[in-house]
Amino acid sequence: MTQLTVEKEQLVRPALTVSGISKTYGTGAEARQILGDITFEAYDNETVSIVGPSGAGKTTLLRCLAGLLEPTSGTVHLRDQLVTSPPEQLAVVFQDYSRSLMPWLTVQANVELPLRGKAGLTKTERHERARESLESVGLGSSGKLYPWQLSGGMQQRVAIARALAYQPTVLLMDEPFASVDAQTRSDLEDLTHRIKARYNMTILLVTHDIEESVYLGDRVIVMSGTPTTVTEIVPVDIPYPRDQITTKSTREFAELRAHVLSQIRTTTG
Ligand SMILES: Nc1ncnc2c1ncn2[C@@H]1O[C@H](COP(=O)(O)OP(=O)(O)OP(=O)(O)O)[C@@H](O)[C@H]1O
Repeated sequence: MTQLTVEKEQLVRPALTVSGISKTYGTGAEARQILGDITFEAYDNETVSIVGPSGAGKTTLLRCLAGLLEPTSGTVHLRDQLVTSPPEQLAVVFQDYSRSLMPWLTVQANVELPLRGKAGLTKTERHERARESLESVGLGSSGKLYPWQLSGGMQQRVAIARALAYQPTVLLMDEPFASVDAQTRSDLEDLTHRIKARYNMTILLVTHDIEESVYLGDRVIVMSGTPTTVTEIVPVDIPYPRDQITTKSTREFAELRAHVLSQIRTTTG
């Protein structure tokens, strides 16, 4: 192998490498294996959607990836780093924005809060990062408000801004738009496209919504079975920029959506 090939391989090292993850809850007679043998990679500037039936273990998988839960076997690497606790270069956005924001802190202070744990950032830099990420989610003028003064969709934008301020290599999103109305959901999906383009990061998105998985994904991982394994990894070769009306009206989009749905149905009987 030439030196050049070695260097190229090092350059394209995945942002996230998941190797043979399994997870069993409980022990002895109470033991229940939820995740089978999950292996995949997620690359730079890629959105990977994860879909599967309810209870398949999508949140369990995300918690293992985030270093919040220890897998029973297998490993997760963020670049070269073995994940054993929440890594610095990873941020998570959960579904329940109302519980993730501190009601007694302003929007700006909520976004700045996790940055206090980040070494080497001055107070001014923290402030500037928070301001910039609020700006990028369209809340540049809402920094002085409190979360309870905002709509649900705006609160979820604050939660997204807080994750962005961290400038993560990998952003994990667990059903992030499940608690907002349909119009807000579309707006937040388009925001996700924009922030991915702007911050050049890897996004892993767990969703129940098959249409959303295709619209946002560069690849869709379909999980199912008991214990759950990866049934198929579906490439989404739909060009950018994607648009709620035009993209979703294409035959390509309809075919991909139908394919993902059929994969979930086939494997759940
Ligand atoms: N801490 C735990 N201890 C024991 N069992 C658990 C624990 N957390 C989750 N489970 C079980 O693991 C299974 C998978 O749960 P998980 O929340 O990961 O699935 P999911 O695919 O995210 O579900 P949903 O789509 O409904 O949100 C469920 O049967 C759940 O009851």
